[in-house]
Amino acid sequence: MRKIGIMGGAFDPIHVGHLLVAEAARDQFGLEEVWFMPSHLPPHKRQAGVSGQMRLEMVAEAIEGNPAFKPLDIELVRGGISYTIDTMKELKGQHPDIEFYFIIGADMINYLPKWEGIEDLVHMVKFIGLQRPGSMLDLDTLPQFIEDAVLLAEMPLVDISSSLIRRRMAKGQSVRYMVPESVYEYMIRSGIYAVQPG
Ligand SMILES: Nc1ncnc2c1ncn2[C@@H]1O[C@H](COP(=O)(O)OP(=O)(O)OP(=O)(O)O)[C@@H](O)[C@H]1O
Ligand SMILES: O=C(O)c1ccc[n+]([C@@H]2O[C@H](COP(=O)([O-])O)[C@@H](O)[C@H]2O)c1
Repeated sequence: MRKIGIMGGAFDPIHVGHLLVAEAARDQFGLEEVWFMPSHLPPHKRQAGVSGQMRLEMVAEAIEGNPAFKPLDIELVRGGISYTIDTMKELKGQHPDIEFYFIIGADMINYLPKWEGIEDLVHMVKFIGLQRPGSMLDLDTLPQFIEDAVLLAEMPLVDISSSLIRRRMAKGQSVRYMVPESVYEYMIRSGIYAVQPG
């Protein structure tokens, strides 16, 4: 069986935290590839302010040149609310030879009990969880059937989020090196997240 990681998120915009999370999971669990999958409408969050097409383009810019990282537009193509269970059913139908690992930060691990169809989802994927500043992981608080489906990976804590990038961009503060250079250039060129005049 091939082992593939899925890194799902709004990516509004993608930042170095996402890339470090994906690389830590790839390295520590011997994943052949990680597929970066922007959500269409996130189940538990505000809708992204930027179109799916632009979020996907920034993802493609960020992972360009790394043959182990690929963009995946399956949720943007499907539309609607991006429930992971629907996506995994589709992906497993398309790739019966692949074992999928869904990669998530601690904030999302703590939310797993509220995920759509979690009782079935735990039989379709393993989760790889990483610590994240501000939401420390406490696996003991999770129901046993979820805890059994979570593997832990380690990486240096990185206190960077997409909301931090958007806030800083809107105030004209530097976000250089918080995102890959190509994403930085994309944001400046397209004017997204910038202060809107008037
Ligand atoms: N700095 C980080 N450390 C660990 N995990 C992270 C980090 N940033 C994002 N993640 C994880 O990446 C996934 C996708 O995150 P998402 O695209 O929603 O970015 P975000 O930075 O959390 O966005 P926002 O600030 O808009 O809520 C989630 O599983 C999230 O937990
Ligand atoms: O399926 C669900 O119920 C569900 C609930 C919360 C989050 N997710 C997925 O988890 C990934 C990270 O979510 P977010 O909100 O941090 O962007 C993204 O791919 C979401 O679609 C999925």
